[in-house]
Amino acid sequence: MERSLSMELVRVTEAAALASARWMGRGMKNEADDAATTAMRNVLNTVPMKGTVVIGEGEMDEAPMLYIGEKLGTGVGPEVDIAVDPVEGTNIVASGGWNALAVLAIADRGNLLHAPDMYMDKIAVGPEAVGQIDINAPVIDNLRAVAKAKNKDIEDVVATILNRPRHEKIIHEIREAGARIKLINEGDVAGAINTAFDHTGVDILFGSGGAPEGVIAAVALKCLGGELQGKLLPQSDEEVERCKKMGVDYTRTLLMEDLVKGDDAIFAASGITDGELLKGVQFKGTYGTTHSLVMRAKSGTVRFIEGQHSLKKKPNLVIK
Ligand SMILES: O=P(O)(O)OC[C@H]1O[C@](O)(COP(=O)(O)O)[C@@H](O)[C@@H]1O
Repeated sequence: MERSLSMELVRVTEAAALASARWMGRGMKNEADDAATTAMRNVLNTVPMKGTVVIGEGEMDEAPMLYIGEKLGTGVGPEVDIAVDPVEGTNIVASGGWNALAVLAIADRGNLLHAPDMYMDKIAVGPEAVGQIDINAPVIDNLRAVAKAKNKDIEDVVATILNRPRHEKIIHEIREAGARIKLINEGDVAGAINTAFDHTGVDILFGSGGAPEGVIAAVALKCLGGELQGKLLPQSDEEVERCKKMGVDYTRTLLMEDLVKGDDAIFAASGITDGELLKGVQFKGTYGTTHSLVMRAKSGTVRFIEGQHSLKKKPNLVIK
């Protein structure tokens, strides 16, 4: 994949962030999601690539846009798998909360896990603790391993986890171990990525969230030299059947190479609302400012990009 694709992908997440940020705090998560999805799809179709959505807004019969299997791009360029989440944290946008992102990942065709839309148990760390975690080990062992790898006391380790009743036991175990916790209400993609940046104050992500989000976060962590391990958690016979149909073994531990093969992958995200890593969209007069992160696994380059967008010259960026 050409390195110039990175900048093309930032245009895509910027457009999605600008579109959905208009809905911030308005209590309408579907409208925020629709605006971002439309913007993302429009701009993706201008990117020089032959893309196929493998993680998107749903199956063809349930999502009009960015559905699984949809072909995107100009049709000229590399053949790639595309994973999209136009609004990662729809409730966050609706409530004007913390850490909503527009995210996108691409990899060579066939290299992203076609994750079924169900829960996935996850554990994630940044580069310093790579190779030290094990999703099948007790929580305390993982906390000790991260503390050792980062040369910290366990009391200094901060775990992040979605604040859900299903996580009561893990939360109790983390507290018992003496580590501290940053509970998040939504958005475990940001939670996973934050483990790779010291200034976010987060060392490890635990707990279950969406499997598609797990694959997207794995691409980000591959670019950052971090690690995510996952285990699918089907909740019903129907979900077990779905795994079988898709040829995914839900009993297996999914390692980085299972989630995203090779290193020809690119991840891009733009902040919709403010977060530890990226600021959200700011509107002033005829300008919109975006803050984005784009990374390429092959080169390991991580770029933070601030964009000033003239909404007068590009009125299609203002989807109200
Ligand atoms: O809210 P649940 O059911 O615990 O699901 C957790 C998943 O939902 C999210 O918090 C937000 O997902 P949406 O953007 O689809 O609302 C994800 O980051 C996370 O993986």
